[in-house]
Order: sequence, then structure tokens, then C-alpha cells
Amino acid sequence: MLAINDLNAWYGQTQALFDVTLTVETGQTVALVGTNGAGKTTLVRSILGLVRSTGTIQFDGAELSTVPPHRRSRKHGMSVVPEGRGMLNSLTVQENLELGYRRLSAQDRDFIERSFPRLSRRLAEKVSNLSGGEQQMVALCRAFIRRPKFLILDEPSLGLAPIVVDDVYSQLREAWSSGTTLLVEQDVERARQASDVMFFIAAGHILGTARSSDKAEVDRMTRAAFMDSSAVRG
Ligand SMILES: Nc1ncnc2c1ncn2[C@@H]1O[C@H](COP(=O)(O)OP(=O)(O)OP(=O)(O)O)[C@@H](O)[C@H]1O
Repeated sequence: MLAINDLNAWYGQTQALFDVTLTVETGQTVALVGTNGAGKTTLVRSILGLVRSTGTIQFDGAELSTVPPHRRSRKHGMSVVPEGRGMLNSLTVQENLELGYRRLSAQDRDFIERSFPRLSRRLAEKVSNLSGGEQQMVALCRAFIRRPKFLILDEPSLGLAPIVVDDVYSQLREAWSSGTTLLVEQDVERARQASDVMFFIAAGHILGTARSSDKAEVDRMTRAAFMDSSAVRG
């Protein structure tokens, strides 16, 4: 379980997050939605220790701030699919999958063959030859072969055509059925369908939360987060 309490984060003198409190229960998919510049990526960066922050971030009861940023994800079994996919263009698909990990094992190769058959045929190709959607698959695959306890996805649909996004999300469902996930997404309906609980963020503040099955509440919070945040903040 991930428990974030009273998180404040800064870039230099500029505060980007204000008293953010958010919980992701084990096995749950929690979506964080909000408009451009709301603070979604900053929250992900705070979990990874990449921005200056105060407050507590606990994973399975352990305080993350005591673990240096470069060890956090490995020590706590977190995999991150970053905004922009984090591909190294000069490397092959396989080299990108192995980055900061190890050589692909026979088990990894079986997994790729089963879950990402299109990629398994292109392992030796430069990743830059792949389309945006295919590169997003590499980013997902790279996260999954590490068998994480906790997955963080930062805007997996960004820059992709809707039909490709369908593909990415169905891959996500198939290859990652039961894991604990924080999903950052601007596309509210996609986020709703893929999650159990949603948190709405605007201008660095959590405006509220809704069960993803409660469409009326999701719609109300969406209006607040994307159009008129003062309505909720009060
Ligand atoms: N490196 C940085 N230096 C200074 N300010 C930054 C930096 N990165 C982000 N910010 C600011 O922090 C705020 C939150 O940005 P953040 O990237 O977290 O938003 P976001 O919700 O992820 O937006 P988007 O959906 O557009 O990626 C914004 O006002 C942004 O301008």
C-alpha cells in the first residue's frame, strides 16, 4: 500500500503541490486526473525522490524519504512508465528493456512472446524505428518484466491516436491484471474505466476523490478539476 500524507513539493521557490494526501491500497488501481500543469507528474517525481518535498510517503509501512532516490524503485519493487516513455533512441528494443535491469532471461522472453508478440519479433531493432504506440508498449513491457509490486504509469496515452490507446490499455489489462497501480491520466473516461478509485487534482491541490463506478460523482469532480476548481475548494 502507498500512503502519501501532507505532501508539499517545490521547484526552486515555486510550490507545485499543496498538502496532497492520497492512498493506493494493495491490489487497487488509483487514477490521478487533472488538467495540464495540475501537478500530476510532480506527484510521481515526489514518490521517486526527484523533487524537493515535505510530508510523508510510505510504501508498505516504510518511509520512502529515508531511501535514496536511485534505490527507491528497486528496493520497493516499483516500476515506472514515465511521461514520454523514457526510451533511449540509440539503443535497440532489447537494450531498452534491459536498461538498469539485467540480460533478458528465458522467462522474460517467454513473457514478451506471450504478452507483447509484436515486440518479440523486433527486439534487435533500434527503438527509434518503432511508432509512438509501439514505444509505449516497450515502456510497459520494460515495467512488467521487472515484476513490480507497484506500477506507476504517467500518461500512457499521451500523443497516441485513440485506437492505439485502446491497444495500450488492453495490453495493460492483459499483462497486469492484479497489481497495485497509480495511473496518471488526462483522459478521464479512460482513467475511470481502468481504475477503482480516482483522485482529482488542480493547481497542486487534491480537490476530491470518487469511486470510478460512481459516474455521476466522477462527472461532478471532472467539471471541478477541469473547469471550475473553485466550486469544490469552496
Ligand atoms: N522543472 C520544473 N521547473 C519549474 N516548474 C516546473 C517544473 N516542472 C513542472 N513545473 C511546474 O509545476 C507545476 C506542475 O507541473 P506538472 O508537470 O506536475 O503538471 P502535470 O499535471 O503533470 O501536467 P501535464 O499533464 O501537462 O504533464 C506546473 O505549474 C509546472 O509549470
